[in-house]
Amino acid sequence: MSPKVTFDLHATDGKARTGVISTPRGDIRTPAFMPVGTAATVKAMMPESVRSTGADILLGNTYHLMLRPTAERIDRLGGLHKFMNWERPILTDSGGFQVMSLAALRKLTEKGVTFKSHVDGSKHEITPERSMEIQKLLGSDIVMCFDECPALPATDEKVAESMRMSMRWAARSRDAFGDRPGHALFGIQQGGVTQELRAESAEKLREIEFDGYAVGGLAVGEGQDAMFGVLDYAPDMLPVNKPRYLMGVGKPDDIVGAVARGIDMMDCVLPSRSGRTGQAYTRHGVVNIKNARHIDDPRPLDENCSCPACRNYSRAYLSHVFRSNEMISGMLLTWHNLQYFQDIMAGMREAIAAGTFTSWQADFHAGREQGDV
Ligand SMILES: CNc1nc2cc(C(N)=O)ccc2[nH]1
Ligand SMILES: [Zn+2]
Repeated sequence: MSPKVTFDLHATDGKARTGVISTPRGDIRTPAFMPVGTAATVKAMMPESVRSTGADILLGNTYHLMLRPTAERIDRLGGLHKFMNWERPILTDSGGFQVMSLAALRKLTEKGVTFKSHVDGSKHEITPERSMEIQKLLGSDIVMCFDECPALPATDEKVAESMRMSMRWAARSRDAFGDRPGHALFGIQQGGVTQELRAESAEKLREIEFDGYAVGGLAVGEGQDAMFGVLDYAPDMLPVNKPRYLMGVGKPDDIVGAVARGIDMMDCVLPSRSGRTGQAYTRHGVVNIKNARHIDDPRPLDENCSCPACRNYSRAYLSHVFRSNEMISGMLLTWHNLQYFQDIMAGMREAIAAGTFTSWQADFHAGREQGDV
């Protein structure tokens, strides 16, 4: 643990990096995957179970928590860590992405966004200053700048206009965040899939200076080829000695490809959301447990997995409880998926440290060629 937030790079293999982000609440081994704890819970999981999968840090959603139970109530109750019984690091997003995708009657101006809550229709406003205030009330360790992630498709001028406003909001976020030892503020690079705009955004963020840098504006429907095309150059535009966080990514092969291109941190709802819909990610591909082929199958999901679902239950059982809409179905498949995602991260950290990341990637891709297993 460290009184400040620091980032130490331990090894690189090609563009891939492994290291540690040290914070007062604990260390984050990178490359790191952050389970998403939207409404102060990683759905269907106890915090200690999330920790048992190897997660060092969780993500909390500012948009959801500001609406319910409100940041002020969480602050009065001792902050988000105490509230949700997770004492390790938490990164909170700024609310910018979700207000644009979830809220009703949104009005976006230079000042910020006014909107009506999707929960009860109440009126709210998020600005860079209000986002910093909310994230401070929540007590999160890593705070994200308030930005706009333009929906695709978007013209180059719309992407440029949006990015430049996000850079002005980044400066306002920096000013409002102030000086908070032990807490970090991350800037977010925008610019769509246009290299010149990405470079302009990175330059502006470097001028303002942040504790870490996110690659935003991706995983919004552009597809893996276009995303990797951006990641072939965008991370290199960011300071080499600071964490690089790719927001909202992704499937296992997205994650591996992002780490191979220099990304250190990622978050995605996929392992938990797909667990609730009967999809299990394994070393050999995706298991759709609702498929009839699993009804009498006595084997575990993945014989190499250490999670409770794989140690104690058969596919036949998982098929039964999914079909019966039993709560244990979402619990077991979520636990398995989170464990598998963390096993991928641990495998990459070890391979990068050993200089064997290229062969690790070959094994990873070979193992998954079977598709639906
Ligand atoms: C799920 N995809 C995704 N893309 C994202 C982009 C941002 C962003 N701020 O550009 C934030 C969250 C995101 N989630
Ligand atoms: Zn498992």
